[in-house]
Amino acid sequence: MCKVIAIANQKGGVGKTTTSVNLGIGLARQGNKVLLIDADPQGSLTASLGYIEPDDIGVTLATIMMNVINEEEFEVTDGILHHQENVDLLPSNIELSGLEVSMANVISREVIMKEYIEEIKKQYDYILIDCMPSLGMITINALVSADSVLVPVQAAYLPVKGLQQLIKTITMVRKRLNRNLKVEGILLTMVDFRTNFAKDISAQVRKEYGANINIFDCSIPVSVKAAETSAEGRSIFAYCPKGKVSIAYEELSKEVQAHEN
Ligand SMILES: Nc1ncnc2c1ncn2[C@@H]1O[C@H](COP(=O)(O)OP(=O)(O)OP(=O)(O)O)[C@@H](O)[C@H]1O
Repeated sequence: MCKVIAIANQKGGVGKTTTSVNLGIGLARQGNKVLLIDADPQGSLTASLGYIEPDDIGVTLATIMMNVINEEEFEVTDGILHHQENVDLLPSNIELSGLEVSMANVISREVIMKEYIEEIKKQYDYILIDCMPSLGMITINALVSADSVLVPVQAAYLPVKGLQQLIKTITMVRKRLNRNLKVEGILLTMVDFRTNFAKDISAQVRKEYGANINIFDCSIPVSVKAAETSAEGRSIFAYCPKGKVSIAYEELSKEVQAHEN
């Protein structure tokens, strides 16, 4: 059984891509077959895995979704790239923005990505979708395709307001489009454990949401190594295997798998 997890927060720069890469590779290191889907036209996930010019890639998520819309025949594995750390990637680039705009008049536009994922999921244990920082149609497609949503929250600003908007969208999707959608959990990222501010944010998130939503036990520390790894084309496990961020993402991978049990 494959589990599909959307990694979403409409706030930018909170660690969605970093979490997609390192949770994905963390799960692969623990014996799972993993597909990462870049659902952000910025192509940050694609670039983070070493494809530094996403706009030069021919077949992307946009191509696949266009094929579904036009009911064109295609191989379900078209466009999938293999990364040396044992994960697969369906890349994205700027074409996804154009697609999002042109979907306005498409019938059943919320379920286009799901139609594809239902086919490809037979080949994987986990599919992680790195969402863009907006709650537009591509993100809705990701939420409709997913079994659960993992929400990274940067522990450096007051996140309560932004989270309410996301939770509203999740509730709407659950009501109208995907009754089985769960919240995998809120993950605190870029936590500076030396400061009281980080502790305050953490306490605030737990107080505000902890009664209804899982807050992951592990949180991701702030670290220059984590910031550097985005430009390296590999995971934190390859770049800084003994560092605290590596240990945190290994813990997160275990926690996510424990949810299945
Ligand atoms: N634990 C960390 N410590 C320090 N820097 C980090 C950490 N995690 C991520 N970063 C850096 O913070 C920036 C934002 O991270 P990331 O790209 O993962 O966020 P995002 O939510 O995917 O952004 P966007 O909304 O633009 O897609 C990046 O430069 C990344 O390298």
